[in-house]
Amino acid sequence: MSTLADLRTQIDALDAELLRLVDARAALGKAIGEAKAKEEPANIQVSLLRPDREAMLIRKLLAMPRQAASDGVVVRIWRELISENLRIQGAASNGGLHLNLSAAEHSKEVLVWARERFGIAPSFGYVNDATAAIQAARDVRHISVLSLDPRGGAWWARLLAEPKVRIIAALPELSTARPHAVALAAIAPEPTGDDMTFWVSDSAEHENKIIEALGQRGFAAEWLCTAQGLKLFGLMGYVQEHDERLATKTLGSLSGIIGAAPRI
Ligand SMILES: C=C(O[C@@H]1C=C(C(=O)O)C=C[C@H]1O)C(=O)O
Repeated sequence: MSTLADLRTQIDALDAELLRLVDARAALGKAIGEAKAKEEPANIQVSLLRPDREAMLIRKLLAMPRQAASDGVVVRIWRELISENLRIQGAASNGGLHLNLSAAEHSKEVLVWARERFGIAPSFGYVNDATAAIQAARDVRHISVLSLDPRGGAWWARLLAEPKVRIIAALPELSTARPHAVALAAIAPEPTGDDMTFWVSDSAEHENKIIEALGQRGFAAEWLCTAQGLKLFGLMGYVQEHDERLATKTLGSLSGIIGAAPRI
């Protein structure tokens, strides 16, 4: 068996190797930033974030064999590495990412969830309310993170009239329970093979009745929030914004998709 001193020598050697790899990854992030600036020069208004790619790369890592590292540490470390690459890319082009949280927040955990998902690199600040958070998210450098606590009202229904701002992440990320908060950004979500689509309805029917009606149209739905006479559901999988199966008055006269989040 190795002595304590031997084991510590092995850790020191691994740390040096890890640093070399972390640095190599950051250098690639920088090169990708430069390639983005070159290949998408006309699209300066495009977010650097690719939530779909991030989810797929993390999923791939989680599927790899490990001796002792937990899923949690894999996700936290890679979220920080991605956050650092986005910081490097942002510094080179349109400025770093900024997180907006609502000062009217009912849930104190939102900042923790936002940091777990987007890392320590982005700056953050509080805006007055959800309306200001949605407005801020129109800027491609901004991400807004808002609670789904019903005491915060049906702010999410406003996204029906704000097609550029979409839910792009469900938080906390590593929970199997239903999402308690979401992140908004000026990004059109892409399918990743395992997603939750967010759908709003003003139907006065009971939540279970709506889930049943959605089921008849081929959707597996989960109720997420009811506030101010409006309801928010999660539809399993990636659903297109103009899916014909949802275009029926029986599912509410005002309804629609407001984003999609990959699950990891
Ligand atoms: C590196 C890229 O930019 C961002 C950073 C990523 C990373 O560090 O792995 C992945 C996706 C993007 O959010 C990319 O677009 O590939």
